[in-house]
Amino acid sequence: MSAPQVGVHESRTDAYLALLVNNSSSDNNISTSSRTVREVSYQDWGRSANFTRAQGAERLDYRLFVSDDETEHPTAHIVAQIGTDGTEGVPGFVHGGLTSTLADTAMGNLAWHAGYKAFTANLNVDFRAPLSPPACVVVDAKIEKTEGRKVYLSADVFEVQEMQDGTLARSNDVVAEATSLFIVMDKAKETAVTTPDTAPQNGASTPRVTNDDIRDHTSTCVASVRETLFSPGWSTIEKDYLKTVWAST
Ligand SMILES: CCCCCCCC(=O)SCCNC(=O)CCNC(=O)[C@H](O)C(C)(C)COP(=O)(O)OP(=O)(O)OC[C@H]1O[C@@H](n2cnc3c(N)ncnc32)[C@H](O)[C@@H]1OP(=O)(O)O
Repeated sequence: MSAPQVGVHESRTDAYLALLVNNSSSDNNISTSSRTVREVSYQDWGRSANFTRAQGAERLDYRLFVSDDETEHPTAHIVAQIGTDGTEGVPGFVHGGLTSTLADTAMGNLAWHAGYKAFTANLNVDFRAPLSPPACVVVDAKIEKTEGRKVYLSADVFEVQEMQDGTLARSNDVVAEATSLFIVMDKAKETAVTTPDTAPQNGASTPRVTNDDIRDHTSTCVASVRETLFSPGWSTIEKDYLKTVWAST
């Protein structure tokens, strides 16, 4: 498969997004004749204190897309920026748990957006190639099959690389391959589970994060990112990517 090429006149973010469908539009929805994906804001999850969003953009930042097609098996896609701040496991290499988390996040969000209120029961990850921070990756997730309350999913993680001519391309070599089993919440037990949809307004034993908190946190992240944009260690790709992403917030 030849790597998709994107024009140098496009912003880096558009270029990353173009990798998803090899075509980009001016808004955050991307369409081709065969596929449409739309961006999912993490604020869609309301008061969820999302673990992956609490890292700080210098560590992990990503944008999530799900297909809007009325197909039986929709897809989800993550375009992620992995920074240099505390992302390593083996020195010099991205911790496998972070890669696994991205795969789990893509598959979990896909399950929920496909209508399955499900939890990860089992997650398998084959790490195929080491990843060095800072890195940019794309994650493609899909639903393989469903059986009753069981939802089987898979996700592939690829690195995004800058070519010599400045264009971006998805590496042909997969960084990690994940499969998972999600179990839809048992109706009988569902009321006992606090989810973003069902979280009680009052009486929760643990204080919940509000949308205002999230907005404040986002502002802090934006400020923090702006401060670090020109610090050593960031390649042009990451700087441009973050500048573009956060300029729109
Ligand atoms: C919204 C965005 C999401 C982002 C991604 C984040 C996803 C997550 O991190 S979720 C958090 C991590 N996961 C968890 O905390 C889940 C913890 N585990 C649990 O709560 C429970 O074990 C749970 C809900 C998965 C299943 O429990 P329960 O509803 O009682 O299912 P149970 O009745 O035992 O089993 C149902 C079926 O699934 C099977 N099953 C359950 N667990 C597993 C497993 N780990 N492996 C294989 N099969 C399993 C059972 O064998 C059973 O099969 P069958 O019907 O054929 O007999």
